[in-house]
Amino acid sequence: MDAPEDLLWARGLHYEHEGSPALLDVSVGVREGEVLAVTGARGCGKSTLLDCLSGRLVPGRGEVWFDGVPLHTLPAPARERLRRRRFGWVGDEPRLLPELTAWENAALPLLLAGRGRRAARRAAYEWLDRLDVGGCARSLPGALPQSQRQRVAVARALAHSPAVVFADEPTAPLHRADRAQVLRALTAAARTHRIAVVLAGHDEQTARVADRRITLVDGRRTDAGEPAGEPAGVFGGTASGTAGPEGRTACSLSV
Ligand SMILES: Nc1ncnc2c1ncn2[C@@H]1O[C@H](COP(=O)(O)OP(=O)(O)OP(=O)(O)O)[C@@H](O)[C@H]1O
Repeated sequence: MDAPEDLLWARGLHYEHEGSPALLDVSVGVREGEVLAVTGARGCGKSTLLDCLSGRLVPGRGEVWFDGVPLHTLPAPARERLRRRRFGWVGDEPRLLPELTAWENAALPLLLAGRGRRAARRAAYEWLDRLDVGGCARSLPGALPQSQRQRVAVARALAHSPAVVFADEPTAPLHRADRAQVLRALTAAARTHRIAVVLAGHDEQTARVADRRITLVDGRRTDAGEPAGEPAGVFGGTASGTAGPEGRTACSLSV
């Protein structure tokens, strides 16, 4: 099921929230630098899948491997360390620390990893610039509109050059006009730096910026590993049972 070149892969994931199943036998893999869209209707299990893949949750059954390391059996402290160093996270709200400026928020993962303040500041400023919020670097989050706070959160997810960024509906707090720009900035930055992105969303815009998509319905994969942009499952294609991560076709947009 997993391809040998996958940086992160999971096999046979099952997860229950308080006895109610959220993931049922889900297998998936993502390569270095690949943008994978996880699509499906509200409540289909997208967040639970990202949580399991990123080591935030441990699956009830199944395996998650990152760069040869079994996340599903790793003791919690080691898992946390690995997550901090190698993963970035963008949620559907910016969740910045209010007492830190935008650049300090973006630099936080680097500072926590022991990087010197000057180097951390330089990296944070570079990412804020790429996300068009360089001018807000010295502002406190409370002084910024939601759309700019979310860009700062994206910069924070990327500034420490993680191997994988998990983005769970990252455009949810943005206006329509801002959504495409933030998605493109996130995916372009990731492609340039060979950062894999696992991007959850329930709209077609999410799938369009990805190299590949998978679709969940009621916790199960219903796609056959379509290239991004090809409708499947809840988006009008045929539901054809559980599928593996095969069927990849690179179709990167020039962003
Ligand atoms: N903490 C929780 N406790 C109980 N049930 C939960 C919890 N989190 C999620 N669920 C349930 O698990 C299922 C999958 O939820 P999940 O959030 O993973 O889906 P989703 O596709 O990300 O939804 P959305 O698009 O609304 O974020 C849903 O039925 C949801 O109600």
